[in-house]
Amino acid sequence: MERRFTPLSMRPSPSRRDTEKDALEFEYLEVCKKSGVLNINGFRQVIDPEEINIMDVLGSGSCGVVESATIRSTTMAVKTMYKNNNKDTLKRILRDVRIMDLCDSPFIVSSYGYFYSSVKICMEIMTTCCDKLLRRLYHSKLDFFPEFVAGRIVHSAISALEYLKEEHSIIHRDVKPSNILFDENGNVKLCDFGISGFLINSMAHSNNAGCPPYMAPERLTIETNSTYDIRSDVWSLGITIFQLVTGKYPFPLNDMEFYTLTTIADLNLPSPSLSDNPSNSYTHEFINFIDLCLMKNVKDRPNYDILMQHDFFLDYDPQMSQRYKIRKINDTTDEIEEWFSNAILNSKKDDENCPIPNTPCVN
Ligand SMILES: Nc1ncnc2c1ncn2[C@@H]1O[C@H](COP(=O)(O)OP(=O)(O)OP(=O)(O)O)[C@@H](O)[C@H]1O
Repeated sequence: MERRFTPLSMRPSPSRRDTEKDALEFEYLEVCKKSGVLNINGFRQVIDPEEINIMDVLGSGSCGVVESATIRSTTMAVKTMYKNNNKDTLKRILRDVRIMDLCDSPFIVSSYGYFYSSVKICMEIMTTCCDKLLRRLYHSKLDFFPEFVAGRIVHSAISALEYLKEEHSIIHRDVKPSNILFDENGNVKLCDFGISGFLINSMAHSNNAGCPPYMAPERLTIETNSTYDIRSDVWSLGITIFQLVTGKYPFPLNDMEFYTLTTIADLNLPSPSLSDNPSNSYTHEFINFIDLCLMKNVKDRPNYDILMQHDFFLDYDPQMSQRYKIRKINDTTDEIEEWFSNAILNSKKDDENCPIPNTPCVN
């Protein structure tokens, strides 16, 4: 029997599931093309996974473990993800691999390449994350992150998030202390793109999981949790910085996560403010910057363009040489680098996995 031709516009439109499956297949094919080729010292080299010499565990998260390793004499951080047949796990792996490969920013942890079949991503090695350093400071009874270090973190994180949005239409969705890393020179970088999403008309259109205690009110509210924008990452950064400088998460935490999340989502309850902190010695600019990030109503919360014009951001922008607040110690070292190395030197590595009371345990 002759097959009748159906014009494209009259064909039943593909179901959402088909579209998602196609997108996943496309991502998979793109990823496979570059698997096993690492960019080391500017040369693309085909590497056998057997050449990875694992040294030490750097950390672990819900999806895998990160270890230091050498490959052809270069030291790297190698993240090995737990692979299973779950579609969401596959999605997370593909996202992390593809976005790291796409990005080229001094504020984002760079990638050497990856091995898709053994699910390993090879990254630039950093010293540790802000979450682990905070635990070390707490248990060693040292001061928490000072305002000038918060200034460096704010400048780097906003620069990274703005780059992701402007250059690649990507929203991170998982900004929290364990995803902000620093190196021995005091550089601060963002990592972990497993649940990042692509923006359509500047909006995110799915509610992929994130870390609920750091999620903005609009992401915790059913009516708004499937369309939100980059301002939800601004909220997460505000909570992160609040926690790093005060040593504790700003909402009450107990066994019932539900109560914490309800407190965050309720627009009638006030937002936390650094001005309420008893040991408040922060500048007016810093308090105001964090107050703006923690505006509960998303309509009142500024976007990156506005935050990048804020006095607090400009004070920590190295390009603003007249007002840049970070002092040089000598020709090669500044006070940020000095603070990070003293913090590591004077605290114990063993403490980095011991939780802090009233602070989310994220890994
Ligand atoms: N490039 C790196 N250099 C040094 N340490 C790293 C690097 N990447 C990650 N880490 C360490 O490994 C830890 C685990 O990272 P990972 O991205 O797997 O999980 P997470 O963000 O901590 O948790 P989750 O995946 O559950 O959100 C980080 O918290 C950090 O301490």
